[in-house]
Amino acid sequence: MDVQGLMCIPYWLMILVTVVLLLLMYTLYKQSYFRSLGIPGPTPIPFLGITIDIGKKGLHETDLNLMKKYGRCVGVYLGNIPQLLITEPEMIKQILVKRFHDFTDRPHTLEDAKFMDSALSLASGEHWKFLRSTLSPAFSSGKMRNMTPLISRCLERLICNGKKMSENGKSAEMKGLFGAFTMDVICSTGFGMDVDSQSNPNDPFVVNATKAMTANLVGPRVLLALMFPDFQRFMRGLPIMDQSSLEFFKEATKSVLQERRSNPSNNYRDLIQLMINAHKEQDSNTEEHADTPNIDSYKKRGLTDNEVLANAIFFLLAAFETTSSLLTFLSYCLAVNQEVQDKLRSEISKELGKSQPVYDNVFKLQYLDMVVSETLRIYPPATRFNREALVDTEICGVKIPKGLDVTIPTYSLHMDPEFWPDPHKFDPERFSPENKDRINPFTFLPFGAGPRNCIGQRLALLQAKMAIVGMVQNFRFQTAPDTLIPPKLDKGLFTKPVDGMFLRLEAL
Ligand code: HEM
Repeated sequence: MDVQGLMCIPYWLMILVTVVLLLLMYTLYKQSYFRSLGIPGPTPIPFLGITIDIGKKGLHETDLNLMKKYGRCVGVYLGNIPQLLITEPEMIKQILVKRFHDFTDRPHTLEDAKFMDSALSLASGEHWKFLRSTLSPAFSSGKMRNMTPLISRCLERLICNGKKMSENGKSAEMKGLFGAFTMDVICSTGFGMDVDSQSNPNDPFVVNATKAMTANLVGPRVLLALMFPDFQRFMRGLPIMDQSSLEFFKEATKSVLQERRSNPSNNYRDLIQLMINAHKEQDSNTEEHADTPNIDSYKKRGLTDNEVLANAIFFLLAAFETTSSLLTFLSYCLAVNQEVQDKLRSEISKELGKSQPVYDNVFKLQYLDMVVSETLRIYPPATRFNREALVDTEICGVKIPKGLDVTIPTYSLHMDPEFWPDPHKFDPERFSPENKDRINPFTFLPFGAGPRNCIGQRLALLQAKMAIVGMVQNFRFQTAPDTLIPPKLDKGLFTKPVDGMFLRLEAL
């Protein structure tokens, strides 16, 4: 092209410049969101927002720095997606509990395979209400009590494994040890499967769960979705979760379903049986129910095959990473705080002696509860969780437009020195009966809060408490030359140690 006869600009260059300008306008428009609302936050990098910081420092440190610099209500961009980070307890209470009807759903920041939309955590509106009310009875205290013998069997193997590891005097890797235990518990309490991943570190359940939880989260597919959130629906064909592991779990769940249907007389007490019982044959393959807008039509039906599958898989993945991390950090905190470990051992031997931990006794151990709570405060397994504003609204004077992703950065909340003096210090006394009443419940949220909190909380605590009691009865956790103090945390959404956690187990 001849511009005023002065120079010749090739068409391809003109097109390139136009595309770059349009893209720049797109990102500048997207990233002007909080400026117009008057909400403080860091100047975003075009297209990337705070993702470079997260890549360099990790989510924990990035969130903490943001809170320190901008306060308890910060506007950030994950790529081009605006997120409001809130660590103000009164605002959190309004969002999670008081004004729940305006914040019922989770934002679909990353749209994955359509099949997973039926998982409780990702479902929206009436569909979520239907799933939550159908699945909640499976997690009642009565059902958990019934699951105790299944957990006890896995605990026996954990102790056996620990004994083998203690024999050579070398350090043992705790994430692997507790990861395998957690997987055995999920397989038996969830699917009635007797998987012995503790004896087989390459067990396909553990390998695939690890793969599914770490897959592609820093890959180009995720980056593209964060940069162009308006075009996500066109990217659904490109999955985020590792497809081979998803297929593995689908097939495993399907074969359990088939077996249960062909052998209906067996009296199973696991989660999948409870889901099957909530399943009505006539609806089993009608996926369009998922879009039915009316709660009354949900009342008339049970769970579809798709819903049973998606939720079984999600429970397995949600439970694996979180519960094994809690146990890993519990063992670490006990190893570096021997006086706490001694006090816990005294409580256990006074209340239980050498008898097996079960549902009715572990929940009575007061000091154990304090130790578990303090571990969850310093190392919350889920670094963040979020909600979506369903209407234009205002909370504590902050304007929140419809569609905004409202994120609670749990780690930053738990590290706020105003609520938790000397926040890095491991001090279970913060949760003693005298001190507990002084804690604002919206400053301690390892399992979230309100009607959409963690449905598996009771199962996670039962399993973690039984495991730690069994381990403390049989071993002393000790640091070793290769124990990293403090541990280096993974940069992602789950709080876990990078490259494992090495401790010495001394058999008692
Ligand atoms: C220490 C272990 C665990 C921790 C720290 C944890 C943490 C969380 C958190 C923070 C949330 C979000 C809550 C909210 O938005 O208010 C959540 C949701 C959820 N968790 Fe857990 N979790 C754990 C174990 C489990 C287990 C064992 C299961 C299932 C067997 C499970 C299943 C779920 C599900 C299905 C949701 C979504 C609930 C909904 O949207 O209605 N979690 N969890």
